[in-house]
Amino acid sequence: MSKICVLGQGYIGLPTALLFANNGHEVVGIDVNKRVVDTLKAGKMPFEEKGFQELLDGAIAKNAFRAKSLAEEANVYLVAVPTPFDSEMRMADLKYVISACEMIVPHLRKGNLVIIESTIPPQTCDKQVKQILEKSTLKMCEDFYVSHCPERAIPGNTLHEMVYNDRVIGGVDEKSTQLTADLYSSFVKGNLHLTTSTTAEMIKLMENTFRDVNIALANEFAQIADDYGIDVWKAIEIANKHPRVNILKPGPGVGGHCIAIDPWFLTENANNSSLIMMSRQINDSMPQYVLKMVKEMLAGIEDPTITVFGVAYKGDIADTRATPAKKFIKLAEKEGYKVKIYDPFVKEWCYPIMGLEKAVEGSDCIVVLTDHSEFREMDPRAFFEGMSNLNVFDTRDVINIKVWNKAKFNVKTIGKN
Ligand SMILES: NC(=O)c1ccc[n+]([C@@H]2O[C@H](COP(=O)([O-])OP(=O)(O)OC[C@H]3O[C@@H](n4cnc5c(N)ncnc54)[C@H](O)[C@@H]3O)[C@@H](O)[C@H]2O)c1
Ligand SMILES: CC(=O)N[C@@H]1[C@@H](OP(=O)(O)OP(=O)(O)OC[C@H]2O[C@@H](n3ccc(=O)[nH]c3=O)[C@H](O)[C@@H]2O)O[C@H](CO)[C@@H](O)[C@@H]1O
Repeated sequence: MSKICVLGQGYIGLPTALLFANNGHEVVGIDVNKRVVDTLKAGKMPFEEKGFQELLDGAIAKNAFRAKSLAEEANVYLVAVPTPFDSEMRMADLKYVISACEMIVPHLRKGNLVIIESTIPPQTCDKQVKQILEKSTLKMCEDFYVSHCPERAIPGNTLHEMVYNDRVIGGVDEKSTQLTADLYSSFVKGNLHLTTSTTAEMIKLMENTFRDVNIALANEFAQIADDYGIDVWKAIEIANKHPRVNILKPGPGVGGHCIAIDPWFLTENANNSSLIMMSRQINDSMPQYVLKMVKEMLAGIEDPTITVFGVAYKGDIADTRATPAKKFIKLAEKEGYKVKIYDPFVKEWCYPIMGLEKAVEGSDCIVVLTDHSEFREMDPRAFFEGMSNLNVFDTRDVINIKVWNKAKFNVKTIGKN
C-alpha cells in the first residue's frame, strides 16, 4: 500500500485518485480550487461522468480518500494539473505543472516517486521537473524517482478506458519506470508498456497529433468532394474497406481539451513540423467553411436567424472546451446573423442555451454542429412549425435526410453537395 498525493482533482486527477483509493492505497486529493475541495469534502463529485459518484462513495466508505488544498508528506506524488496552450508563444504553458512540483518540494523525502500524468512536451521530466524537485536538495534517480504516465482515456468513457486501456510508463531511469509500473498494476487491466520519460512524452503527443492530422485530411477531402459534387461520407466508408486505410470523419473543426492543443507541444521545439501546423490550420478554418456553406443556403433571406444544434465539442457529452461551435457562432454573428442555440447536454454556456421549440422559433436554418445521438433519431415534424424557412445544414452527417426531406426541409451536409 502507498500513500499517494494527487495534485489536481479535475477530469483526470480525480478519477485516477479514486481508482487508487478503491484499490488498496491511501489517497489525498489536492486542488487549489476551494470549490472543488469543498464539494469533495461534502462527498459529491464536482462534475459528472458515468460511474464517478459510485467510485467516490466507495473510496469514502473505505476511508481511503480525503480532499484538501495543500500537499502533505506521502510516498508518491501524482501531478494531473492543466497544461494549456499559450497561443501567443505557441508553446505549452507549464505554469500549473511548475506550481504543482513546487508544492511537492517541501515534502519530498528519500525514496519518493513523482509521476506526471499531465500532457507535457518532450524532455519536461528530464529538465523542468528535475530542476524544480532538486530544489529540495535531493537528487533525481538517487534520492527520488520521476516518471511520465500519460493519460489516454477518452472523455465520455473515462473510467472504462482508465482501467482497460494499455498504459505507457516512462521513467527518467529504470527504477522510476518499475516503481510506477508496480503502482499502476494495482488497477490497470491493460498492458503496461515500459519506456523512457521522453519517449512517453512523445508517444502521447504523437497519438493526438495523428488524430488531428487524420481529421484535417478528412476535412480537406470533404471540401474537395463538395467541389466535385460527390458524397465524401460514402467515399470514406468505401475507402476504409481497404485493409490499410482508416480515414476519420470531417466536421465543423476539432475541439476538446487535447487534440486541438497537443500537436502544438510537438511543434514548439521542432525544426520541421509543417504538416502538423498545416493540419491545425485546416481544422481551425472549418468554422469559416461551414459559414460559407450556410451563407449559400441562405442567399436571398434578409437578416437571417440560424439555430445551432449542439455546442458540446463532440457527441453525447456536456463538455464545451475549445468547441468549434464558439468560433462558428462568433463568425455568424459578425456576418449579422441572429444565432439561437439548442443542446440537449449543455445546460450553461457563454451563450444562452434554449429549449428546442424556442430555439427554432423564427429560424431560417438549423446548423448541426455536434453528433448527439438525439439528432440521429430526430423527426423535425415534432417541432418545426415556428420556423420561418426550412433549411438544415449538417456538419456531422448525423440527421436522417429522408425524414427531414419528408418534412419539406432543404437539407445540405458538409462534403455532400
Ligand atoms: N480531460 C481529458 O480528457 C484528458 C485526457 C488525457 C490527458 N489530459 C491531460 O491531463 C491534464 C489534466 O487535465 P484535466 O482535464 O483533468 O484538467 P482539469 O482542468 O479538469 O483539472 C485540473 C485541476 O487541477 C487543479 N490545479 C491547478 N493547479 C494546481 C496545483 N498547483 N495543485 C493542485 N491542483 C491544481 C485545477 O484547479 C483543476 O481542478 C492536462 O495536462 C490534460 O491535457 C486530459
Ligand atoms: C488519440 C485519441 O484518441 N485521443 C483521445 C482524445 O480525446 P477527445 O475527446 O479530445 O478526441 P476526439 O473524440 O477525437 O474528439 C476531438 C475532436 O475531433 C472531432 N472529430 C473526431 C473524430 C472524427 O472522426 N472527426 C472529428 O471531427 C470531435 O468532434 C472533437 O471535436 O484526446 C484525449 C486527451 O488527450 C485522449 O485521452 C483520448 O484518448
